[in-house]
Formats: sequence, C-alpha cells, structure tokens
Amino acid sequence: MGSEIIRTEGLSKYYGDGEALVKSVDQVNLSIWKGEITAIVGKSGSGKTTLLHMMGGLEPPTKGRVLLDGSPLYEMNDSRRTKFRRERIGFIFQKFQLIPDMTIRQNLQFPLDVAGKKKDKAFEEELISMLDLEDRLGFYPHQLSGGGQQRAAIARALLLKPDLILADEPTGNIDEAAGQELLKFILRSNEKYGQTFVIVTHDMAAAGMAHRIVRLKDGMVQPDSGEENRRGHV
Ligand SMILES: Nc1ncnc2c1ncn2[C@@H]1O[C@H](COP(=O)(O)OP(=O)(O)OP(=O)(O)O)[C@@H](O)[C@H]1O
Repeated sequence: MGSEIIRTEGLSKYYGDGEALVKSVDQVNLSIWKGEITAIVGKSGSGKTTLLHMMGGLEPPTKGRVLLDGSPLYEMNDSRRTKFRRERIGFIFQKFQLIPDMTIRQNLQFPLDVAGKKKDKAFEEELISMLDLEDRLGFYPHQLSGGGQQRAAIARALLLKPDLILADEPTGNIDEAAGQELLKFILRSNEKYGQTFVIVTHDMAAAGMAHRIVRLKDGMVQPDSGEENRRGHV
C-alpha cells in the first residue's frame, strides 16, 4: 500500500434545507492512494461529481475536510488553494471549458506557461496524435465538436503531467475507439509517471481498468467498496 494523496474526513455537501434537504455527499471518509487509479461509480445523482469537485478544491464542503498530501484544502485562503490546485491537480471536467478566444494550440500551451513548466515535446506529440488533434491545433474551441473540445481538454490536462488527475466521465463525449485509446493512455501514463487518477465514470471499461472501485449511493460510500478496508478508512 502506498501513501495517501487525498484523504476526506466526514466530507459532506448538503443543498437546500427542511424537506428539500439534499445530502449530495454524506460523511465520506475516503483515502486515495498515490499512484493508483480509482474509479468512482454510482447511479446518476449519487454524488460523484460533487465529491470529485470537493476533492479538487473546487467546491467548499458543508462539513468535513479534504487533505491533499496532508494539507487541509479548505482551511487555506482562496489564493493559496488556487495555487495549490494549479500546481498539483489536472482536471478533466466536462464543464471545464477551453478558453474561447485562444486556438487549441494556445489552449494547450497556456497552462504550461502559467505553471512555468517546460513542455515535453515527444509527450505532446503522442497526446495530440492519440487524441486526433493534429488537424485541429489552429482552430478555436467553438469550431470543434463537443467530443473534439473534450479531447483538447484532456490533452491540456495531461500535458502538465500533474501528480493527481481528477476526471469526470472522461470517455463520456468521445467515441468508443477514442475512449479505449484514452484508457490505454491513462494506464500507460499511470505506470510511467506514477500519476494518481480519480475517475468518475459510468463506463464499465473505464471502471474495469481501475485498481480500485469506490461505489457511491445516496452520497455515501458503500461498505463493500474497494478491495480492502484500510484502517477504517475505505
Ligand atoms: N448546485 C446544486 N444545487 C442543488 N442540488 C445539487 C447541486 N449540485 C448537485 N445537487 C444534487 O446533489 C445530488 C448529487 O449530484 P451529483 O451531480 O454530484 O451526482 P452524480 O452522481 O455526479 O450524477 P451524474 O452521474 O448524473 O452526473 C443530486 O441529487 C443533485 O441534484
């Protein structure tokens, strides 16, 4: 067993109140282990996206904590949390849009410039070819299909080689063959760079390649989740 990269303690997000109270995520104690691919599965509305957003520092919880490498994310001020997030986490989210007035090439370059990171040319070429973006680099996001935009967003996130990648339905908008290629790439990238992936998915092929599957139901982690129960922490 490796070390924890993320730990959630009593993590909860509630919306509304009284009869309209929705416990989107309810008392989740979860450890994400460094270097593992964890899939989060569950029915629509079970709280997967909310949990992923809270783990990524994007959504303050109603109760509980998120520790990223031991640092409590929501006890930092906003600017420190943003910096921490930018340096450590890659997001593949459907709502995380590309910058509209930049070409795809500029969209891929921009986060590297912000982070002051040098790009790995060979890795970039591999990504662009795998995601079939060669002919799209000079286009603006609105000139691409939804799937094309998603592929560009995937390339943008992976190019930074973050330690931790949070992905919400990464194969959701792309065709099956591209989805399979992407899963293979995730596996290779995980093996080669020891990156940690947390993937919310409905896709059984995506869940099947994970080292561990966490099941959510009504905002709670199901007790049979994961292959083992690690010190009371799922
Ligand atoms: N901003 C919000 N305001 C009110 N309720 C919300 C909000 N965001 C999420 N919810 C509710 O919280 C619950 C969990 O939503 P969430 O999107 O996390 O589920 P999910 O498992 O990701 O669903 P899906 O697979 O359909 O994306 C749902 O009942 C949803 O309606």
